[in-house]
Amino acid sequence: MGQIELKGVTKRFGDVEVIPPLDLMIDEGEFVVFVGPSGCGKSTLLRLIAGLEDVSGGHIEIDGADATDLPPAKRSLAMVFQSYALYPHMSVRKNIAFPLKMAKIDPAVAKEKVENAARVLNLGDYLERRPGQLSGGQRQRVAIGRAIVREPAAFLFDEPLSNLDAALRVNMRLEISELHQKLKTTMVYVTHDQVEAMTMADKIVVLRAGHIEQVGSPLELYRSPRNLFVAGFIGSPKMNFIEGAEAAKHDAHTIGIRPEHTLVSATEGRWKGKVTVSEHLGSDTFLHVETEHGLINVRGDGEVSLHAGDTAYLSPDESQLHRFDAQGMAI
Ligand SMILES: Nc1ncnc2c1ncn2[C@@H]1O[C@H](COP(=O)(O)OP(=O)(O)OP(=O)(O)O)[C@@H](O)[C@H]1O
Repeated sequence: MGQIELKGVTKRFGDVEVIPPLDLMIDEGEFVVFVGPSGCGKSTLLRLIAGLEDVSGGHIEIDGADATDLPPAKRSLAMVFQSYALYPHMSVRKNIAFPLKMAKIDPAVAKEKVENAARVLNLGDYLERRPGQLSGGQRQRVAIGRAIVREPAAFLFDEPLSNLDAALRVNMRLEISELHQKLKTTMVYVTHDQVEAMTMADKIVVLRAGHIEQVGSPLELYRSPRNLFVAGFIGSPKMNFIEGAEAAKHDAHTIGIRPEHTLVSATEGRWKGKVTVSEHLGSDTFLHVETEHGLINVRGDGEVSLHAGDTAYLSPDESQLHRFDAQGMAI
């Protein structure tokens, strides 16, 4: 249950093609994250899978059956939005039970399903409260609970954490990952936050302008980005890129080196530069260093004692260099 396949799916809004023909396989039980910059078509793709938008061409198969023309309610998928869309006048219990009531499920069975979902989501103590008496994270869990009771073939999440503050986002991220481990149901998750993508996904789909730039596990994308776009998008802080003579030495148009793969020293190293910004976080130190090859971001350990204005020497770890041709493709 929960295998979703897109075959040559396209989407046009009027004359504008926002999704050119796209093929994608989402395997049963996988946690797949769509990631990419604003406007790249992540939400549109999710809405096409949900049936909230009609495809302009191609087919969508769910568990091997053509679902292209099925209405959303017939796709056995449950969508969780960033706005929780809870009923304010209903208790948590009634909110979670709502889809079961609509489906005219036997009340005793419904009660058990609601209580099971509440247990999985640690909402047991809040069942009689109303949404207004809950925190943002708890409301988000109620919205997920309402999806769980339907026992869908897959969950579809559209930026579910973007309304939460930073600390809560980290918590909910862990909770959704845990939920996936407990339920083992397919999850398709849209975010523009590559940290969410890296930490939650079995498989990341990097999108740009409706195209798939690369599909792979988080570490595949981190270690072997196919092109400059993916290299610059995955990883935080971003990979540094250097063009010109320094890149030509490596038989490349552009070389890339991640901040964590650059050794920093106050006394010696390959590239000399001046620290323009230093951030000492205790565990890590982030430096911006202006060099003859442009601004290079470096991530060192907590012992790095350089500050803005200091001279720094940088030495890239040669084994971690990425090389790209003039078209931006990895060599
Ligand atoms: N109903 C619509 N009519 C016309 N154009 C639309 C419609 N919905 C989306 N678009 C366009 O389709 C493109 C993809 O939008 P989409 O919302 O899927 O992007 P996204 O990657 O989810 O972006 P964000 O991260 O900003 O939410 C955008 O250029 C957007 O303007």
